[in-house]
Amino acid sequence: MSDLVRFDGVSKEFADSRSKKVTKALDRLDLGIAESQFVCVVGPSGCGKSTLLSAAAGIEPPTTGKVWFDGEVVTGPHHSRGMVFQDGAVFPWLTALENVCYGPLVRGMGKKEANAKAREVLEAVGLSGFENHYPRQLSGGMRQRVAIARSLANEPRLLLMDEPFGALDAQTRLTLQDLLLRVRESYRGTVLFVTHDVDEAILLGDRVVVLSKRPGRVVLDIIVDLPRPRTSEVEMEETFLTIKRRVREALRGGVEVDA
Ligand SMILES: Nc1ncnc2c1ncn2[C@@H]1O[C@H](COP(=O)(O)OP(=O)(O)OP(=O)(O)O)[C@@H](O)[C@H]1O
Repeated sequence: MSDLVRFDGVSKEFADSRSKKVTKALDRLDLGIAESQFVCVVGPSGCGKSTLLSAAAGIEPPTTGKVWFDGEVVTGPHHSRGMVFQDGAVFPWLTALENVCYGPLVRGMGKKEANAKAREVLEAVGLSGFENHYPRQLSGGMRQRVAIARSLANEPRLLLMDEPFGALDAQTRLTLQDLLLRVRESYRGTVLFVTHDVDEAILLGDRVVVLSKRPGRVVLDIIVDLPRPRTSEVEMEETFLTIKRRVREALRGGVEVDA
């Protein structure tokens, strides 16, 4: 089966116009992701994980190499490739429902249909009853649910998630991991999920990709052979622990990691 997403020799350099310093974030990175796969990316701080997502989103074009999506080179953003950031980026002046309706309306869906879609997605993320709340009236975890719902409402073929639970307290994080596992049972799109948390990567992913320290290259690519539906109880299983050991070993090449 051909990959839905393919990073083909992707390098990315950022040049500082004042100091003339060049930072190489990614170095000839190759990675293929099959349709419907949930791939988690871990790696040392600053190794280029966000840059990888931005390249797939079409926000930051590679300096050399190409990102392919569904057989075409990515040249810019598109609603079929949705992004969820760490800080629950939602429009503060719109209610939860309006935030989630926004994408479908922009794409030309009728108001009634968009409303129904938004209500369905908000229910899936556990926010029924909060449709008319503004982001400031919601907790951090609830705002992040709105951000996830907003992306899901666009029915993206590829969902790019950049440490979506990184800013949440430990308990909320566990709740949202569980929520994402449940959402996963109905949303069968492809997911590229960046995290610092090795347990989270193995719990959620079909595959865990470990990047080296900057410039990021793939140092381990491992299948998570644990049946779904999953709950956090899989963290006790031998397969989980074996993968965790291997991921940690791979990470030891780079130091700054919260594993
Ligand atoms: N727009 C930019 N301009 C200049 N340098 C950048 C830019 N974006 C990223 N970088 C640099 O590229 C490197 C990789 O950054 P990136 O954010 O992709 O890493 P990361 O692995 O996501 O980091 P973290 O785990 O800390 O979030 C870093 O050194 C960063 O400072």
